[in-house]
Amino acid sequence: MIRLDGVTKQYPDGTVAVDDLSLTAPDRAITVLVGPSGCGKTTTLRMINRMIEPTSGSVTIDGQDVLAMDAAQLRRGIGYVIQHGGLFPHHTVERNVAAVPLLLGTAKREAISRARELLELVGLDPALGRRYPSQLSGGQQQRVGVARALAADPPVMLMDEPFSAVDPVVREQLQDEFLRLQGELGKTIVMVTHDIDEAIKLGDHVAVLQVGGRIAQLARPAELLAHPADNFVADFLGRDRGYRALGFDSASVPLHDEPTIPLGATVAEAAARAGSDGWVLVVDDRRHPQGWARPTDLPGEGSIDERSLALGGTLARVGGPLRVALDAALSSPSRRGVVVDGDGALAGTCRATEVLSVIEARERPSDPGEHSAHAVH
Ligand SMILES: Nc1ncnc2c1ncn2[C@@H]1O[C@H](COP(=O)(O)OP(=O)(O)OP(=O)(O)O)[C@@H](O)[C@H]1O
Repeated sequence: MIRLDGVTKQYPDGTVAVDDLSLTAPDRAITVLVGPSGCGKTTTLRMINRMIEPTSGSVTIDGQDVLAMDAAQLRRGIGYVIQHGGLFPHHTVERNVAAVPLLLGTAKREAISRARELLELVGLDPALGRRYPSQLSGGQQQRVGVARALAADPPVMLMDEPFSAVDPVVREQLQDEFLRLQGELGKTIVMVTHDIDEAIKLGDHVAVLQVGGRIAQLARPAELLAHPADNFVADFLGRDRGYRALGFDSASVPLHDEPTIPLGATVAEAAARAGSDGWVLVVDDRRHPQGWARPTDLPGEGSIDERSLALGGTLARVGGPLRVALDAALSSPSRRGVVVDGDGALAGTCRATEVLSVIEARERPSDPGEHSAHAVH
């Protein structure tokens, strides 16, 4: 557990970057510091590994006062990831990843072989290890940065805008893989970002800071969205708060049996199975949804192949977030949201109005919940 107690940082020019800040980052969880530019996020993070010394207050890790520890040793025991990966340009990628273990005296062969394993762990081809950082894409460099921070297997990781230097699609991939990795590794992480969506996606706990380095609110993401402490937090959270909160609200929704046809069926067979709106769901031989077809749009004598499919909607999972279920219905060409089980096979379809009924029933817990069709838990 990382604990900051009444921590203040005043820079020599008089700027108070962090003002009497107290914060606990629990073990094996991701605590995110988020806030507008200049609110003291980076300063706070760097006081944990003593790259910046607090003016007053205390910082402890597992009860040990970091100010009483040797700063270089402390830093080697804490993974640190920054924007762009912060790699040494004149060292190969694997040498970069092995940097801290080598410093700590690990034999070169062992350190390099571990570096290759780590590259794989963060989703990179170990063959990239022999390249130099400039020969990698931005997203690859950031993965290397994460691999390097993990190399000494530190229980604590500090991450400063680790995913911000890449485009939104790569960023999303990196975030998803990072969450998967954290699920396996369970590090104690403090992360800084200026992006509230990233904070909400990645944080177990989110501290919203305001300029001057004070905490406006510290809460779990769902709580933040549902009950922002004040106008500053509400403004910072931005639009669609109510809708985004549904992303954290998982529930079963009424499922309906959906007639399907296999890929390769004739258009005539598809027409016979289609609903009154003309749409029919196409599945493969494992009953994994492939998309929607409307036989009336297709030449009568043909068969259903991939080219016959309309762009499908998003998929929801049984018992998953209500936001995803609602989106599956709204984005489906037939307005019937496709819901799959844990293996990706069709479980049924859901309707937007029924998802909304579930939402309304949950918001009034005293009301008996309505259920039609078969609800799956
Ligand atoms: N070395 C320094 N000397 C004086 N003031 C500083 C110094 N470093 C940072 N500051 C000031 O301290 C405040 C907090 O800076 P910090 O970098 O911690 O903010 P931040 O929230 O990480 O910002 P950003 O999101 O823009 O990176 C800012 O007003 C900044 O100008």
